[in-house]
Amino acid sequence: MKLESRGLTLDLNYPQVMGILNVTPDSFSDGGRYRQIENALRHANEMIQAGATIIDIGGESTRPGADEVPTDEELERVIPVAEAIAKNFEVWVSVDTYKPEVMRESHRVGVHLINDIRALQEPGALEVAIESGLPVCLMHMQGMPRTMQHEPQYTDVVSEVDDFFTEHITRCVNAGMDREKILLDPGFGFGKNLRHNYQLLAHLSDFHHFNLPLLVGMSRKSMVGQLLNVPPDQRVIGSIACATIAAMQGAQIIRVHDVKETAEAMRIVEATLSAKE
Ligand SMILES: Cn1cnc2c(O)nc(N)nc21
Repeated sequence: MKLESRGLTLDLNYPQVMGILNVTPDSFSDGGRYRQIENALRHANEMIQAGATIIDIGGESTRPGADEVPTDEELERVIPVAEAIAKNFEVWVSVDTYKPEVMRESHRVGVHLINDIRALQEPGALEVAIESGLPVCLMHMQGMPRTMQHEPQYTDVVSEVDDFFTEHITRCVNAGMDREKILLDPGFGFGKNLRHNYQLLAHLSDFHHFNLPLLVGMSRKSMVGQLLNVPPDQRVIGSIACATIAAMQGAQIIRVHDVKETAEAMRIVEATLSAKE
């Protein structure tokens, strides 16, 4: 399986590591705007050297309880960094946004992939995504970041996420999107409790029937923290375990903070999966 965008090809027969680049104020708090871009470029370069083939840039925190960011503020945070990375590095640039205006500007400055936690449900987002021709990750979320972790409920989380994928693939294709531009993501931690998260991880390979790339993000999340009772910066080993379990089930893109460690673990997964054939 391969993914194409703007002349770049991603070989999805091997698990690809997506490095997280938050450009929210708390992530690069020291210094002004220029310093922020400089620091973001340095961090992006470190992740690329460590093995990331995609850099995911986010200007609005998606953590449970996070507040929304005004569009012009998100544009100011994200677009200069996305443009600089697309210009300076031979790497896939992804933008984590649900706002159509941010998607449009991202496309204008050379971004390769749209990562939408709201699965193109915001008014205007689907039309802009189709117009851009960019691949789009449709992620499942129950509720909204501000309230999604207040008692999430499912009858059967795996089949409900599966139904969500069917519904939104159909909606996007009917609106004119090429089906092969769609990626799917079960949205670990987005309106899921601990058990829901591990049911999704345990059944991840069930989603391959769509024959679309699976993108997963479990890095440093509470599904690791609640088991190990450690703060986010001590969840690397647990995150690597999650990434390995997902990649062993054929997840094609793993979204992480700790790129070097994950990329090394993916080498072990590749060696194991290729020995299966
Ligand atoms: C922005 N963001 C935070 N967590 C994520 C996840 O698990 N998947 C995707 N696609 N984006 C995420």
